Amino acid sequence: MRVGIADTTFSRVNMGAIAVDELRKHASVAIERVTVPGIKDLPVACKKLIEERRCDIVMALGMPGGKDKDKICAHEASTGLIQCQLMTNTHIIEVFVHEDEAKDDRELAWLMEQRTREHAVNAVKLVLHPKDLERQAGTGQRQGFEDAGPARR
Ligand SMILES: Cc1nc2c(=O)[nH]c(=O)nc-2n(C[C@H](O)[C@H](O)[C@H](O)CO)c1C
Repeated sequence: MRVGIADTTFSRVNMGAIAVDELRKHASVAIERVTVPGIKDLPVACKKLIEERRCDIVMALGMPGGKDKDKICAHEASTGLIQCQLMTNTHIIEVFVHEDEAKDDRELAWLMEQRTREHAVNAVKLVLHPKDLERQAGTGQRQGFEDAGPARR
């Protein structure tokens, strides 16, 4: 299994290093990593990881800032990532943590690490253990903050 990791220098946490650390705990993986300035640079970086470096799946890691223009950037980047998935028929797990999701720096650092680690596990499951995800269908999983859990009547 070859996993691509694309992350950014804009992010305030080294999400790429965390993803690599978590992936290595769960599978024997070859890792191809690239770091770009910001989230809008992620789609082409991911496309290159898939097409030129033959990744089976890619994690796109980024931190949109808290301003309105950052949120527009995040939407644009997200649209690019979806387009890239459709062009390449390959999953890109978008791991974005918005800076204003957390109440302070400490919580932000925790959330960025937690979401990155949980999505690294999802990436391994998507490629190697898809039945594990099927077993979790409808269970209200969340990455980072607490799971929502299943809705009950
Ligand atoms: C406004 C802005 N906001 C963010 C952001 O919230 N998070 C991020 O990672 N990058 C941001 N950028 C930078 C762009 O994504 C990109 O790196 C530059 O436009 C250069 O292509 C920009 C320009």
